[in-house]
Amino acid sequence: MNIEVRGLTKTFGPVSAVTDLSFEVAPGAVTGFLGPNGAGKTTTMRMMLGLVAPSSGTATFGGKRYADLPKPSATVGAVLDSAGFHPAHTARDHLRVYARMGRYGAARATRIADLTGVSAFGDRKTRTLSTGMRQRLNLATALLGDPQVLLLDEPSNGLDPEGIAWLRQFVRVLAAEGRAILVSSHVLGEVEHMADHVVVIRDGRLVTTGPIAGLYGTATVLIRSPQADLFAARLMENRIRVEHPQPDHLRIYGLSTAEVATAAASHSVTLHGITPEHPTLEQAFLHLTGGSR
Ligand SMILES: Nc1ncnc2c1ncn2[C@@H]1O[C@H](COP(=O)(O)OP(=O)(O)OP(=O)(O)O)[C@@H](O)[C@H]1O
Repeated sequence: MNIEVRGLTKTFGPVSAVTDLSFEVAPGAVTGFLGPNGAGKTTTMRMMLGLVAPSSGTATFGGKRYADLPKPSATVGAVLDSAGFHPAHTARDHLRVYARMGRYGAARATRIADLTGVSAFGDRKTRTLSTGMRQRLNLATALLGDPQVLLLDEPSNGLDPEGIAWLRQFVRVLAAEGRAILVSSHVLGEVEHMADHVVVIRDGRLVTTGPIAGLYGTATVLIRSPQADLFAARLMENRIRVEHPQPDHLRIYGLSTAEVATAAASHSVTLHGITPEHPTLEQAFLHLTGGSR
């Protein structure tokens, strides 16, 4: 089931939380929803779920708004900031209550508890659960109806490294089964090994969207040479872009290391060093989002 967000906008008094935001989330893949704190991720997800009324724009699931879906919780599962738990209930009670409300049956609750690791703390009262356990219980609750769409707001929050590795693998499997999954984070590293696509926002506006590999900046080659000026002149004659970061260094765009070495030889330029440069995904992300975290 395809998710379509079209022109979503939300203002809270003088605050523009989200402005004319459009993107799509495809089924069978994980889409990372990235942006620094306050960028508008939570507000967008709340609008998608009809929890906040948009100032304008729409969000649809297979062409229908959340409120118009025949059985919303069986179509869209969501984990937003910690939902309320009844403090006297155990984790297992909580799942059973929600299973009963959705008419999914007790067997389904047990199966989901096993799948999500909730069984390991099923007998503990919800008030005694750690943040990571609450995250798992929220995820389990969202999965009761076997939804085709999952919206997860910062699901790694409070998970230990083992929990994060588990979540990554679990979410990938859920996507591989054909679900459309949107996972928000303000830290790229959290979704880097989970997401196939990304939607990056800043100040409530779209910065970029596409395959995660497309976030990587252009690879360049850095050379050191006593004839850097001469080499730069020759390369520029051939319309190759160069930068002079230091007097005897050149950064060359659009050529592989082998092509740079061949060009140097053909112009009789002596090289003292040649280094391929690949910007990291994190650098590209920080650049896109204005360096804030
Ligand atoms: N109910 C509200 N009333 C007023 N302003 C709000 C409200 N909800 C959100 N905002 C503002 O809207 C902007 C976007 O907030 P939002 O929580 O959507 O960002 P976010 O990307 O989810 O951030 P974080 O990563 O910190 O959760 C912020 O400036 C926030 O202060």
